[in-house]
Amino acid sequence: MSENTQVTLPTIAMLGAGSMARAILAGLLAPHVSVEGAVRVTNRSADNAASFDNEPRVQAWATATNPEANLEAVRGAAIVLVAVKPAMVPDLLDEISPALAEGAIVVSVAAGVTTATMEAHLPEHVSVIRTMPNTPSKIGLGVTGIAAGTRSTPAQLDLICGMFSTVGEVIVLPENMIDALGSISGSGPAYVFYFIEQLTKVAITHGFSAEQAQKMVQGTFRGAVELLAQSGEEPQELRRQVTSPKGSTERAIAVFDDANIEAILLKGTQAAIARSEEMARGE
Ligand SMILES: NC(=O)C1=CN([C@@H]2O[C@H](COP(=O)(O)OP(=O)(O)OC[C@H]3O[C@@H](n4cnc5c(N)ncnc54)[C@H](OP(=O)(O)O)[C@@H]3O)[C@@H](O)[C@H]2O)C=CC1
Ligand SMILES: O=C(O)[C@@H]1CCC=N1
Repeated sequence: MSENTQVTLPTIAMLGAGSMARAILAGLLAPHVSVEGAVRVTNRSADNAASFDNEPRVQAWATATNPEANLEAVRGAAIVLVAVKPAMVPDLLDEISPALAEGAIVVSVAAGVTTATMEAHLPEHVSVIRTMPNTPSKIGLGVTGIAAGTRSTPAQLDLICGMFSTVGEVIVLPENMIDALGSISGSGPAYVFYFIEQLTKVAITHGFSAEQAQKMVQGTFRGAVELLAQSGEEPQELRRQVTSPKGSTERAIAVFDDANIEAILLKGTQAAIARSEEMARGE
């Protein structure tokens, strides 16, 4: 992504302005992005909708106070981002179908929900694109997997790639790889935070205060990732530079190798993929 490239996007409606949609919205409100009109967003609760009261670039509706909220938000929108929980997607698409503009693109971020399911719940004139973003989109460092539906054109795919490029990296994939991508980069920020939490607990067990533990663990993750980004070196080489022969790091890595961390990560990601497949079946 280039922060300096000005991007212009047509009218956008976001249905379900929760964690994921708000992360994308933060990117869309960046200075290098201009969206036609206010970005329209919907929530269920009035409190959530009210959180946008001081943001003139966003127009918010709540279904709790306006049962027509989703219909009003999508009317005339060129891009409709669907960001409610996966199980709610089919009903939401049925609800908005009558109000969708001719040629609108419905873009889903919902885990598991296939383009076939979405297309079956939308009129023929509406295209579908399936995505799997992640929450670092909020600071422009997201990774989004994108798969075309059967009715989307290359130009529509380009437009949606451009939209997600405003919040980070984009990877276009065949749809059968989206769940696997979700198990790596979609869920991945949670894995990273989980490792940070675990290492912080370990530091406290070694006798450090919570404040000291936080400083050393977060500083180390941040420093290591930034070193990786800035050095252009492979992670293996950067690890070698830390792991002195016959030194202390070598002993720690040997313990991790014995525990077969790779196999544990494979098992975890397979469990995430299996859950996405369950969600695709509406379970
Ligand atoms: N969180 C993540 O890291 C990622 C999430 N996703 C996908 O994003 C989607 C949303 O997840 P997430 O953001 O975590 O969930 P959240 O619960 O944070 O957000 C869901 C939002 O949907 C709103 N909502 C519920 N029903 C309706 C409705 N009928 N009309 C309008 N809005 C409605 C809720 O409003 P209210 O709170 O007022 O009830 C809430 O703001 C899921 O499909 C998930 O698979 C994909 C990639 C990563
Ligand atoms: O946990 C979930 O289902 C969603 C999809 C990837 C990240 N969050």
